[in-house]
Amino acid sequence: MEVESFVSKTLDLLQEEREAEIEETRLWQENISLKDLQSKGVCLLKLQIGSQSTGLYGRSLIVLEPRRHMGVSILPSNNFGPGDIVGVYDLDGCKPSSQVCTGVVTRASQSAITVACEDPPDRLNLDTELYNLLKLANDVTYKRMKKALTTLNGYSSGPASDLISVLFGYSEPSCNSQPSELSFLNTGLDSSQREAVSFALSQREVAVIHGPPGTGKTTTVVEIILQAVKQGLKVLCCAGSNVAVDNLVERLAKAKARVLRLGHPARLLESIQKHSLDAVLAHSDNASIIADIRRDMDKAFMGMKKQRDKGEKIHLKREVSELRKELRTREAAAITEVLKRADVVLATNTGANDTGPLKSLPADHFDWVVIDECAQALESSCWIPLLRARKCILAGDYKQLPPTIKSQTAASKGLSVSLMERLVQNRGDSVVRMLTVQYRMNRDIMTWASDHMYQGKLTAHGSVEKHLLRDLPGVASVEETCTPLLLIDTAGCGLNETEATDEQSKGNPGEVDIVELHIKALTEAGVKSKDIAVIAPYNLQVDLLRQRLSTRHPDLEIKSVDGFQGREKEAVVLTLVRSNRKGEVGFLAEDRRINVAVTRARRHLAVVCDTKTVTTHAFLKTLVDHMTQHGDVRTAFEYLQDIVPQNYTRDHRGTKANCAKVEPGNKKASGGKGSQRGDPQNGSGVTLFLFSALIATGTSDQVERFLQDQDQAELRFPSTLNSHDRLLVHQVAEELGLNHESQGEGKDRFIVVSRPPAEPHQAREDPQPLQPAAGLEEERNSPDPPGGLFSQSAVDLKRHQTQMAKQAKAKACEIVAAAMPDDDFDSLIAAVVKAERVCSFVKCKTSVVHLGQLCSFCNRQYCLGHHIPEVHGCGDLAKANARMRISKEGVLYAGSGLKDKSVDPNRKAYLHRKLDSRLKDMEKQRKTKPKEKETN
Ligand SMILES: Nc1ncnc2c1ncn2[C@@H]1O[C@H](COP(=O)(O)OP(=O)(O)OP(=O)(O)O)[C@@H](O)[C@H]1O
Ligand SMILES: [Zn+2]
Ligand SMILES: [Zn+2]
Repeated sequence: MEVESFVSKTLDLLQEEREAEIEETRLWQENISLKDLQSKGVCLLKLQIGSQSTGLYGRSLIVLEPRRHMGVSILPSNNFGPGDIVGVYDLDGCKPSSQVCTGVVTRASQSAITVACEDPPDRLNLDTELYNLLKLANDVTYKRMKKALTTLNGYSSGPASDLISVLFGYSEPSCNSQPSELSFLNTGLDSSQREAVSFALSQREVAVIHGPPGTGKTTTVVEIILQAVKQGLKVLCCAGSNVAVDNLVERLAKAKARVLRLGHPARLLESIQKHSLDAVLAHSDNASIIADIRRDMDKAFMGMKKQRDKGEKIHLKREVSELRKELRTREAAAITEVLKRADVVLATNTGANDTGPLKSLPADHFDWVVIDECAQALESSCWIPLLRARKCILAGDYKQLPPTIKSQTAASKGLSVSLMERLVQNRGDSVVRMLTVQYRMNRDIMTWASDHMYQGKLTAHGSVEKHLLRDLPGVASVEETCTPLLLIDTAGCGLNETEATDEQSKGNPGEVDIVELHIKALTEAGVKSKDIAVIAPYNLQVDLLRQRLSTRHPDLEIKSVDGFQGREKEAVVLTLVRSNRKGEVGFLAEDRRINVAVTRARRHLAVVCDTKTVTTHAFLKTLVDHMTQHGDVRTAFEYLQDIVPQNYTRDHRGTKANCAKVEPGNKKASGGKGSQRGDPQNGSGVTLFLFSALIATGTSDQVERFLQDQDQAELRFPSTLNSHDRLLVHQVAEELGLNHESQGEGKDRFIVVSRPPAEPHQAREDPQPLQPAAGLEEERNSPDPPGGLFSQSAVDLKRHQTQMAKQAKAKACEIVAAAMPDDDFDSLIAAVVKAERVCSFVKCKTSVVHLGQLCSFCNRQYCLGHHIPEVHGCGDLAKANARMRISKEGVLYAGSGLKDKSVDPNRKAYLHRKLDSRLKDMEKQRKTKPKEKETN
């Protein structure tokens, strides 16, 4: 691409982006919805001032925290970070009139944001007032980028001529004649790192270091810089973010390089501040002279104020202005001297502009410019430092997330393409060296990323290849700590995402439940919560997770994927949130986002997701497939028994208590309970559907035999079943009232289904509370019905059930016979599933997916209008039950008890008719189909 067309196109796109940003700010200021802004992470509402103090260089440091009396001390998920320019507003909103002050974020934790203000505000009230905090668009950055682009366009001669020519394809990259044998300062470098270093040294104009996650990119960049310093070269080293720059300062300073860090000291890490220009200046030889001049100036000022004589006054004024001139030259000289003495000058890309300290250096002062995290920066921002270089070294990973851009159109027209990505596209391998040994992930975690993002080129270093959580000190060997990959599949469990209009605000409370249980398992095994990260792609989910987990685990980091780029943790729990029937995955469809999320994990990656939804996306499918093949797979069913097969809005024994018992890993608890859940072989529509689907998994004979032969005590399913089939087995067993438990470890895990110990009629005489609240309410108000009703219905029911059981088996076989060879099997299943998603009251079509109640007598879901037993036909059973309890124990029970699977015969008959007609339809279709084909 020509420089000219690049510059004009990029200027347009920047303008577009700037307008999008201004528009966004305008919306904020018009206060359209601060709540929405908060959910986008750019605004924090109703904060109180935790403390106010004077920080470095006389700046006022304000710590903003959530309101204490709210009980939570955790901030909502947000995108505030060190270096951000922010406005503090009073609660009138975020209008200019209500702005209290502006400042720079110096620290951002989960519980507080620290802001350094230039204009110490007197208006701040520490005790009672609340404030809003808003990220401000900062047009300084734009101005600098535009200026750099304009300079690039008119660049005719200067140090960067050759470099520009190569980066825009006017000339080919060249390299120096082979230098003498390199002696590496860091002797521990692996061969790909050594290759990258010597390549970078020998290239004349440009070298790209592609560093996939954990491959020691910084280690390599540091070695390159130190080698340059050894050769007596001057290096300007930049990155997009302050954090990345500080990281390099730290590493280079440790290696005893003479470093100087430019930038607003408030934005620098504390440990870095001693390397800042301000701090170095304060300790330079010129410092005392400058201080003397300042003192003289102060004295002259004082004199001016006191002096009455006009002539004297003019004289003093002249003196002050001379002193000021002297001060300026002295300061500039001091800065230049400090800058020249440094071997490596470090700044953010935009901090390397030539209106700042760098203006006092000659244009060709630097030999090399190194840009780290180049793939996360706008190319325009890279041109600010690049114009000063003869040669550049770009390091980064363009397979991770690109720079964040507000304007969708600007992004789609190419503004988000980084210089690194553009170069790799245009020049390919000729300018790139890739680091291929990674020092972070267990091999099983790495392989997926390697295969699908890095052409299979990565290998795991021996020190991490097999490392697991259980190898950490104090961590016990349990199933969760011995597996690098764990997929917890919520498919078919009805754990839907929340409906929301905004793409950013998606949540999934069911996945939050599962994450909580998994965190519990990990921490109980001894994994420290500071070693665990919970990552979600959506801010809303991050908030739900924080509300649930942060109080108990203050050290647990819960962040969005974007907020975790560049970081790592021993264990990562990833919730993908999306679960919907349409198979929509929204912005999970950005492959690089998933790559970043997965590759944060060192020893353990757990993914909680609805495989049915997410595998509609080909790339996500590769992850699910990889985890299924190489990791442990569980279904959400094993965590939350009570939500299967759908969300039960009311569980009679309390979901929470169950969750605690049904700990993953403790499989004894997870079986067994089904046995108390009512009568075996109850032939509901769901059972038929599941049963037939199960037969489709190829275990039909066994299941058939087991169901018919009462003497066969248990049925074992092979460990080869995939997660979906395993879910089916659990569901079917549950529906049939059979015990079901997972046995064995890891990949050898299999399910054993067995009959519960026979205890006929016991359930009804069970002394446990059995009565749902609604029925009880009714009972109190109704007159005593004639005695004996209860036992009568029990007998009826028993008879009915036996009959149903027979029908169920016959029907299942029929379904299979009819459906198996036909692709319409799916549509039958869909029909039955649909039947189960609406209220079970005969004519009612209300959905019960989100709001519904389970009747404990007929075990069906009803809408809120039909869930009371009396309304849909279970009234007699409910009364009988209540009476029995009361007469037996003489107490009224609160609404809780066992789930009872007796059947509403009307509903059953209805569903069977429905199935029958479905089957007939299908048969017809099958017969007519071939004909259709012929006629076509
Ligand atoms: N040659 C090596 N031998 C042993 N360990 C190494 C080597 N190179 C890097 N590491 C280790 O790998 C980890 C990451 O290295 P480093 O900090 O250089 O990479 P980074 O740039 O921060 O990460 P990334 O490569 O993910 O961008 C560090 O713990 C470092 O000690
Ligand atoms: Zn209804
Ligand atoms: Zn009922």
